[in-house]
Amino acid sequence: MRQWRSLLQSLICKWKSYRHRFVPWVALNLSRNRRTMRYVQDSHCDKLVPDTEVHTALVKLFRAIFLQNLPSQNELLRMLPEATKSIYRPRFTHDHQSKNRSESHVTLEAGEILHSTLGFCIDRAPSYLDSAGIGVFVSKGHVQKGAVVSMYPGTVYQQYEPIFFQSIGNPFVFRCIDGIFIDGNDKGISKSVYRSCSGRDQLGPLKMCDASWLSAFPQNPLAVGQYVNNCSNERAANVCYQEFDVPEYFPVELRQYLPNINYSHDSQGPLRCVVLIALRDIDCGEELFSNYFTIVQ
Ligand SMILES: C[S@@+](CC[C@H](N)C(=O)[O-])C[C@H]1O[C@@H](n2cnc3c(N)ncnc32)[C@H](O)[C@@H]1O
Repeated sequence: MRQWRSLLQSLICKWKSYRHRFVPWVALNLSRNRRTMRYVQDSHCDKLVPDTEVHTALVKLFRAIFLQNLPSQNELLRMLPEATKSIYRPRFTHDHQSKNRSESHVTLEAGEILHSTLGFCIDRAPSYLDSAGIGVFVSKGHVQKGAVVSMYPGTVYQQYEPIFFQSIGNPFVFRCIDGIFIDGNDKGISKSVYRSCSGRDQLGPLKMCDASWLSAFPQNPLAVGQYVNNCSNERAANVCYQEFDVPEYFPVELRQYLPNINYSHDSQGPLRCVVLIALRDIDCGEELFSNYFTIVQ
């Protein structure tokens, strides 16, 4: 009896140490993929790049998207403090003058903005792996080691919040190191939940998240990380997941590009996002592969 109890305890302990779990994928493939597991000593040692670098990269990209959308941001701009307005004013004035002179306004695609700010584009396409469905590829430019390559979009559930029905047969439920879940499924009940939470938290023109990742054309081009496939013995991981808690000082006008929203309106603490970081330089044409199995020792 005692033996059974200790066996059960060690199994529970092992299961809890898996950091990222895509249920039921992990359960079915654990034994086949032992060589591709990622081991980390401690949950605090798991950040490849500091949060400040993630913050800088996101703000750089989101500001470029915001500037591109300036003509539709008038109402929001009016609500912002003078100091924030002044960041965008030169461009705003220029756009207005151009409009008055009836110059054509060249709108860049989200992918082009990503290329011009971070130096690469990513896109979804059929995976190189047989029967792995869709994957994510570098479609233009070059990714440098340590760069933020993608974001994992979806509804954020605290450990104690109900995700049972949303998770049935759902391969997009991502588990963070502290037990927070992110449901990145862009279909069915998961899609409805995200849309409803996103509408709930909007304050007039001030959107707290982006819901366009639910469509084929996300306005934040990084928000396709839920389609990154697991590495295999033949194809090593070239990206890894990293949690990023959005700080209070994150520019309020740029929150509209964050692809995550809390399930519960009164969740305490910062919003959890997950970014994918390049483990090495990645060239155009390469598919991104992450590691679904991380063991915290
Ligand atoms: C988070 S989704 C990734 C997106 C998925 N490829 C799609 O098209 O929807 C996880 C699912 O992708 C598939 N997958 C991921 N990595 C794979 C691999 N190395 N080999 C086969 N299938 C894989 C499995 O079906 C898994 O449940």
